[in-house]
Order: sequence, then structure tokens, then C-alpha cells
Amino acid sequence: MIALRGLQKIFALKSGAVTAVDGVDLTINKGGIFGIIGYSGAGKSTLIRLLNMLERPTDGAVEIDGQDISKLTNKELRKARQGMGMIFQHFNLLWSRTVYDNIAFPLEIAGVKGEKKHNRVKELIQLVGLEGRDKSYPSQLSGGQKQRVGIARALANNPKVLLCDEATSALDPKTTESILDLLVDINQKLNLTIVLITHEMHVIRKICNEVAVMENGKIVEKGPVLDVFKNPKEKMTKEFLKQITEQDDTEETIKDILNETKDGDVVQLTFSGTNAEQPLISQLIRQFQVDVSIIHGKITKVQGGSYGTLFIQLTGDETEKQKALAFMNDKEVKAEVLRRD
Ligand SMILES: Nc1ncnc2c1ncn2[C@@H]1O[C@H](COP(=O)(O)OP(=O)(O)OP(=O)(O)O)[C@@H](O)[C@H]1O
Repeated sequence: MIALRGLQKIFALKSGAVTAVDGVDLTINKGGIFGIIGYSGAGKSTLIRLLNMLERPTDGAVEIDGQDISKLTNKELRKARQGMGMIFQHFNLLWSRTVYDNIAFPLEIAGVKGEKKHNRVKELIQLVGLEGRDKSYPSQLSGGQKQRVGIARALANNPKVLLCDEATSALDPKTTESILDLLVDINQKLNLTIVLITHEMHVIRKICNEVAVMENGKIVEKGPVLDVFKNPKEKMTKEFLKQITEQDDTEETIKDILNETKDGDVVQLTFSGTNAEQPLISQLIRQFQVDVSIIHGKITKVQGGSYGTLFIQLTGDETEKQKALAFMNDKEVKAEVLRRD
């Protein structure tokens, strides 16, 4: 659906050049929800704006359905953009227009008129759950309702791709959940490809099938969400994963436990997919001469399975402990003995 090849964006400033996107190669499959995560300044906004040519690349290509859109004329680009909707962190609604007129706006630009326009606006209002709010102005809506208008407006011309620029970052946790549910709903109903950028791993965990981690303008790690969660390779990815696995005090707690427990090993188990639902700990105690104390754990749902980590204290004879660890690894649970430094 989308292929980025050697994509680069350099901003020339008086103070020097800033490389915001630095040689990105990425393939985004049709019909999925693809998340790009990174800290502030990593280049996410620039990257997503390159996807619809709100920014022109310094180098490289953006192919949508096999067509390099960086080569299009302005007129061709306006047409191509109708196939890509976009929503924003601060909604970017027209404040002097009602909900109805905000949603009608892209239809008017595309030359859709009369009953056809009216029916489409009504259909979109229903799709995003804003029935009865047609005549409200943006200032009369909650943040979640404003984003629903943003989504309806972005979908007006039946795009194939929806780009989401930190779409839930200005919303409270409960409203965030409802907007994320709506994105999954429209992804499934309309077979729409969604590309989102975020700094919250929770967003990736809840709705994405694939993830790319961005740092200093580069994609440092990418893959299916469950694979990356199960086997994160980069330090940056591991840091983001802590947002959803560890409570704030866990690092401290683990340090204390490592200091206090002189015997036994502290083991971090990482579960993903269906193994998270198996009674592996009770099997471990039954089959091997080991004792297990649970220190801390958290299992969460992701698209296509579960993901979580469990910290345990494992005591017993060295050979039995090694057998227990091998058993876990056999069951595709990553078992890592934490070092005492
Ligand atoms: N229009 C611009 N002109 C000059 N520099 C820019 C411009 N847009 C972005 N940059 C610079 O490019 C780098 C990447 O910025 P970008 O906004 O893409 O990152 P981000 O990951 O989206 O961060 P944030 O979430 O804070 O927006 C930053 O150093 C930023 O200052």
C-alpha cells in the first residue's frame, strides 16, 4: 500500500541544517493499523506529513499504491490527497462552521453537491456517533467529539489511508479509549489502512498490528507488534515497553529484591501471544525441584494476543533451575536471569 524508500527531509535553518527524517525505508501493508512511536523531536510529525506531501522530501520516494507521489504536479497531488485523510492532535476544525458544515467542507471542495452531499454527511455523522450534534459549533463540543468530527471530515471522500498525527494526545484516558475503539471500528468496517504516530506505547498496544520505533530521524526497529514486544532489540524500544509493563516503582523494587535476595535468581519472564494464557508457573513448580515467588507482573491485551512480563524469584538446585529456564524457553516464554551488579 505505502512504500517509503530512502526518505529524507532536511530543514535548512539560519543556524544550520536539521535532518528531521534520515533515510527511512518502510513498507506499510494494506488494511492494517501501523504505528510509529518515538519521543518528541524524533521526526514522527515530519515523516507522517511526508506521506501526503504536506512536506516535500529532500530525497527518496513515497509510493502509494505503486505511484511515487513526490513526482506529481500540484494538480495531480490535490487529487491523490483525496485518497488520504488526516486527523490532528488539535483537531484543526473550522471554528465558524457547524459539525455538519465541517464534515461537508471536503465534499464541497471535491464538487459533491445537493442530496448526495447531504446523505454522505448524515452517513458520516452516524459512523462516528455524533447523531443530534449536526448544528453544534466546535466550541460547544468535548475534545472527543471534536476528534470525531475530525475523523468524519477525514473520511468524507472515502480515502484508502487515514493518517493520524498524535490523534489522542490532547484527550483524557477514557476519551482516548473511545477514539481508539472508533479507529479500530472504521479500520475493520471500511478496510481502511491507518498510519498513526504517537509517543504512547499504550496506543500501539491497543490498536496497532505493526510498529516502527523512531529515533533521531531513523527507524531503529520495526515489525509485527507481538514480535517486537516479545523480543525488543533496541534500548529505545525497551524504554517504551516499560510504559505498559512496569509500574513506576518496579525498577526500584527489582533493585531492592536483587539486593535483599542472596539466594536464588530473579528472572524476568516475557509472555506474548497465546502462551500468556497457559498455566506455566504451576507446571514449572510441579515438574522441577524449584520454588517460585512472584515479585511483580502485568499482562495486557494486544491486537492478536496477550503480552506481559512477570518477575519471579527462582530458588533451587542449579541444574533444576537451568531445566526450569529451558522449559520456559521451550514454551516460547523468554526467560532472562537479571544480573546482580
Ligand atoms: N518546519 C520545520 N522547520 C525547521 N525544523 C523543523 C521543522 N519541522 C520540524 N523540524 C525539526 O525536525 C526535527 C523533528 O521534528 P518533528 O516535529 O518531526 O518530531 P516529532 O517526533 O514529531 O516531535 P513532536 O512530537 O515534538 O512534534 C526537530 O528537530 C524539529 O525541530
